[in-house]
This record gives sequence, C-alpha cells and structure tokens, in this order.
Amino acid sequence: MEELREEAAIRFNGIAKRKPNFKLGPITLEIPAGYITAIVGPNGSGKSTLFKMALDLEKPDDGTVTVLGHAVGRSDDAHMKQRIGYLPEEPSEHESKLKASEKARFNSFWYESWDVNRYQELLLTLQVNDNLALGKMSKGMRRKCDFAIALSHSPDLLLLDEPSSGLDPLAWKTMIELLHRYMEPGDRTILMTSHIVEEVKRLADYIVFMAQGRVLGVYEKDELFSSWFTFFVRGEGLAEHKIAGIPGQCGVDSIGGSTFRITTNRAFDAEQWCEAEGLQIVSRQALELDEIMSTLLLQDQRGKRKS
Ligand SMILES: Nc1ncnc2c1ncn2[C@@H]1O[C@H](COP(=O)(O)OP(=O)(O)OP(=O)(O)O)[C@@H](O)[C@H]1O
Repeated sequence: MEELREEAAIRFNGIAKRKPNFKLGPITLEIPAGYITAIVGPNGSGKSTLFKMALDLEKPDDGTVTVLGHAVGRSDDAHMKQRIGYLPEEPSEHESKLKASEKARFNSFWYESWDVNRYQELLLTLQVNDNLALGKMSKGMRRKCDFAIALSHSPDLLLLDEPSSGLDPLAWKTMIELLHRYMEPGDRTILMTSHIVEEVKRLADYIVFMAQGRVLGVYEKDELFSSWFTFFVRGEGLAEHKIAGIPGQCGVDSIGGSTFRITTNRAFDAEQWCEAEGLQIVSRQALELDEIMSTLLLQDQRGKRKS
C-alpha cells in the first residue's frame, strides 16, 4: 500500500473488528491533514464502520485510532470531539421530533466555536427552513439541515458519510462549493465516503479503495487518473504472452488480428515500453473510478484465490 506523506489527521493503527458475517481489518491507514480523502468501495465493505471507530461510536476489537493527535476512546477526548463535524449516513431517529432550530441550539451549547451567523448563512445558502421538525422534512431537506449544523462550529475535521445522498443536483452543486470554501484555510481535513464518481473526482485529493473489510489501496487522485489507462496496442505478429509483459498490466484481451486491449496502472512506463518494443498504441483511454475499482477487486479476488 502506498504511504501517505503528509501529517495524519486520523491514524488507524492495526484496527480490526469482527461482527456476525463480517470481518474488518486489520487496517493501518493514515488520513492526511489538510486534504480531502474519499473512501470508496462496494456496499458493506466497512466504510461506515471505519468512520464510527474514528468517532468512538464503535470500538475496534484490536488496534487503536488517533484523531487530531488524540487517542480515541479516552475519557479526556472532549476537546478533540469539539473539533470534529460529522454527517452520518442515516439521520438519527431519536432527533426526528426535534425542530432543526432546536438541534442547532443544542449544538450551540455543546460546541464552543459555534457561530450562529455562519449557521444562518448556511441555511440561506442551502435554502432550508429550520423551523420544522427534522422527521417532517424531506430526505434532502434534512440532509441539508444536518450538513449546515455539522459545519457551523467550523470543525478542523469533517467526517461526511455519503454527503450528497438525497440531494437534488442544485443542492449537490451548492454542497460542493461549500466544501471547497470550507477547505480554503488550508489546515482543515475532510474524510468522506461516496458512491458518486463525479463527487469523488470533484472533491477528493486522496482516494482509499475498500472491499470486504480491507483497504485495497490508497492513491493520490491526480496520480491515479494519470496512471490507469486502457491502451489498444498493435504490433506485427504480436502475441498475448509478449503484450502481457507490459508494465503495470492489469488485464489483456485480444480484439482480433495482432491488436490487444490492455489495462495498465503505469501508463507512462507502459507507453515507453511499447515504444521500445516497436508497438503502436492505436488509442488510449483514461479509466473511470468505477473501472479502477472493478479492476482492483478482480486483482484482489485473483490474489486471494492464489494464496
Ligand atoms: N450493527 C451491525 N451489526 C452487525 N453487522 C453490521 C452492523 N452494522 C453493519 N454491519 C455489517 O458490517 C459490514 C460493513 O458495514 P458498513 O456499514 O461499515 O459498510 P459500508 O461500506 O459503509 O456500506 P454502504 O456502502 O452500504 O454504506 C456489513 O456487512 C454490514 O452488514
């Protein structure tokens, strides 16, 4: 797994959790401070479980979690929790009877840095009325309210579980803009999960791929998208065993004659190799995030079958 170079906002150190029919970890992972990291992976891969461990809402069976320099789960972590904003995947059932304004008022007592002007400004920007019981709101409306509340104490660390779930396209765009603005000071961190390719592409600096309770890889986004390519390669009498030796090869298909479609995660080296071997790259296409995810899953399954 690639090492993240920056100072960590969250450190998962050998964490493991066993649930009925599910095993998470052991995972060692650092979420860099000052960046947006997106965790992507199929349903049930353990993304929310990882989040809950960072928030002390679930205890790992093994390993430790450090958030903003503090060990999670100790009695003296109140100050650290003040510095976190959290948007859970599902709204909290026991808050449904509360008006959004009442939830905001409660939070204003708890968070020392709560900024009522900021809260009002966020409501205005997101076009929500907080004088309504949370349980009576539409899904998207409630999401926007919870989002405004999570941001109103200007946390240093923002944990967003499927932030755009239920939002209409306009609200989604507004949320993206608000998150970019939130990151402007330069020292804030977002850890988010998402199934939306466009959202990850627009927001993330780093991408963590997860599947079946394990981390498949951690990548810097721009590096990821400039490394993963599909090439159509042609060469006189080119045989499959030869093209299979292309650097970073993640898949080879013959598409007739002496032309092959290959997937590589080392596009630059692969291009140089083709040139040195006298092979022609007929066309090239950058892989989309979901295609990269499927390839990583396939490699992981093959690896597991071999071991
Ligand atoms: N309270 C629970 N009791 C037992 N198993 C649970 C519980 N909550 C989650 N699980 C199981 O833990 C696994 C991981 O769930 P988790 O919610 O962390 O996945 P996820 O990656 O966030 O999924 P999604 O993309 O669907 O939100 C799943 O197999 C799920 O069935």
